[in-house]
Amino acid sequence: MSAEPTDVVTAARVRGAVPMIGAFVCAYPGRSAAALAAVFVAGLLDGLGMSMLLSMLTLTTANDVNHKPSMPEQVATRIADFLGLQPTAPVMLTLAITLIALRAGLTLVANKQVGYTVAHIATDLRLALIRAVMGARWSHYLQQSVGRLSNAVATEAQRASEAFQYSAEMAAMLLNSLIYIGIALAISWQAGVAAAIAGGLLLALLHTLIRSSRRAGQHQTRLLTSLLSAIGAQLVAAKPLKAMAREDHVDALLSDQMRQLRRALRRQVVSREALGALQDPLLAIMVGIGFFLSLVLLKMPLASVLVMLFLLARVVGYLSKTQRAYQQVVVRESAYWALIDGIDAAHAQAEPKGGDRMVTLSGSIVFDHVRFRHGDGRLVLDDASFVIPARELTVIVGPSGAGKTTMLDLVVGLLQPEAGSVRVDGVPMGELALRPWRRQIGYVPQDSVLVNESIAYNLALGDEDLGEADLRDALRAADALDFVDAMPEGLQTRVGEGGSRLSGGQRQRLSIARALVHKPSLLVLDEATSSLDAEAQAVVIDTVRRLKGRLTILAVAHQGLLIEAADRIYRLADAQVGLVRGPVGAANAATQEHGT
Ligand SMILES: Nc1ncnc2c1ncn2[C@@H]1O[C@H](COP(=O)(O)OP(=O)(O)OP(=O)(O)O)[C@@H](O)[C@H]1O
Repeated sequence: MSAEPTDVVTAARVRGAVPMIGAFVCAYPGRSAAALAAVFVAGLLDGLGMSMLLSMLTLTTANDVNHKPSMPEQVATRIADFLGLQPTAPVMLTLAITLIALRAGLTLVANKQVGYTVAHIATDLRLALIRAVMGARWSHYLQQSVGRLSNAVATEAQRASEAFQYSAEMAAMLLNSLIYIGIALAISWQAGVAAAIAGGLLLALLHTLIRSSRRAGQHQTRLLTSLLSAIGAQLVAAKPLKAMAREDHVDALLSDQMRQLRRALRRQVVSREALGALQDPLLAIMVGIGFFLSLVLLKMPLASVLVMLFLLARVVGYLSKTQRAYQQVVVRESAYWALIDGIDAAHAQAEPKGGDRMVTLSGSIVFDHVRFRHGDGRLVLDDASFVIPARELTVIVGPSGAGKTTMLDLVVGLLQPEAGSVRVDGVPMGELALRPWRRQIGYVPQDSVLVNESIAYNLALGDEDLGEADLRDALRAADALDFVDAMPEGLQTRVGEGGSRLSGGQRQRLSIARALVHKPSLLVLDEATSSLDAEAQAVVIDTVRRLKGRLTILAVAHQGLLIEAADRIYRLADAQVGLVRGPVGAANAATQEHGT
């Protein structure tokens, strides 16, 4: 019964509560149909049960022998006949109670289906967003705010799934009101029409409050997005803010948005309470008018008037509940569409699938007349051609901001050149099977990012094929085994938020171990040894030297032992790449493509 995560987001594109509900139903047709069927039958049972109670009223009060039994009375009598029972008041009462109890059971079944579906919707929306964002181009990911994404995953997905719950409630209440309109029509068409008109009037009179709720909901969604983006950004920079006593500025920045959010939430509460508060007196006025018209002006018998007014109150009561549920749907509708927008935007920026050609990096990586710039910024590479031979240590040097990290991102395939090509073993990046290529890469970023989990988790990143021996080998190679063994829980020690319980050098060494644990064919080091002391640097460089013949190493470095160990060094400056050390002509990729 579970839908694919994307089902719940692909079914509808026209905005509004109805298309949203349509998308939910299309994603979960089985559950929705089961819930609706249960609600419908429950409504019928309720109607029948109530009809029996009503028939008791006329059975016990109608002395007229010519009394013409109403349709519910006839149904009630037939059911009693079918069961071989006399249609007496106690029998009718027992039947009514049984039917109403059955109705409670069926309502439970419906609610269970709805509850499960709500949980599925929230999970599926979360998964769909995360998959879309993770599958998008790197440049798209960089534009996202962590706070905005966490808000979407936590709050928006939850609110969107609650919209389904209220939609189901709305459908149940609407079905019940339709059933009671049917019963009213069966008793007397005047009663049915009066109930329908009264209900319609109530819905129309209070519709303004629905519009106001929708606006407040949209405001809430917008404010939560910007507020949580801002909070996320500030929390990431908490240390310098606190160290320089600038936390008051965060407070000032956020409190204005908090105030606006409070206002939006207050407006929602006012609309919700106003709807509830106005529905009841309007219902009472309608019943009063009905009483006056039927009893005083039309001089109808009291029993019939009571039955009619009971039905009127039921129809209008159910329609009021329908409207209240709809109000809750529209309050949450904007959260669903905000999520859909996020998913759509990520899909529109989906990373090119790449080709299906596999490589082992036995020859070289070649930059062939590559031109690249970020967005419409300045050129980072202009007609750059050079070779990174397999199984050698190539080091890139150059001034800060020259584009060294950008060059690494082109090798990994996170960025694509606007002209020229990057080739691996002669295969252009666009034709490479991108994921298998990346799975051969061990990547150590400039800022080693660790997640607040155990050391073992940070090394293996969920790869269950890696055993403890693999982890220890990688730690040893990165000169990290001693300090990990000295920790109270060894590999199971938690590293704190962003690795905050470790020193900068320790974080870096774990990051190197993480890159090595998968036994990559290309090791990419972006200033990976810069925060290590000379001793630790020497151990890591030793490892790098030992690895040199076995795998390709591409490193960005400013100074130190890595440069000394390099087989060739390129300098990147002013969008041009020049050879500093290495065989003459190595920078000319067009004429020299190793091993291809
Ligand atoms: N996502 C991005 N969007 C726009 N511009 C970017 C982006 N990433 C980097 N840049 C710009 O591209 C240029 C090269 O950045 P890059 O990080 O590659 O330099 P770098 O040589 O690695 O610098 P450093 O040695 O300081 O780490 C810089 O001017 C930078 O501002």
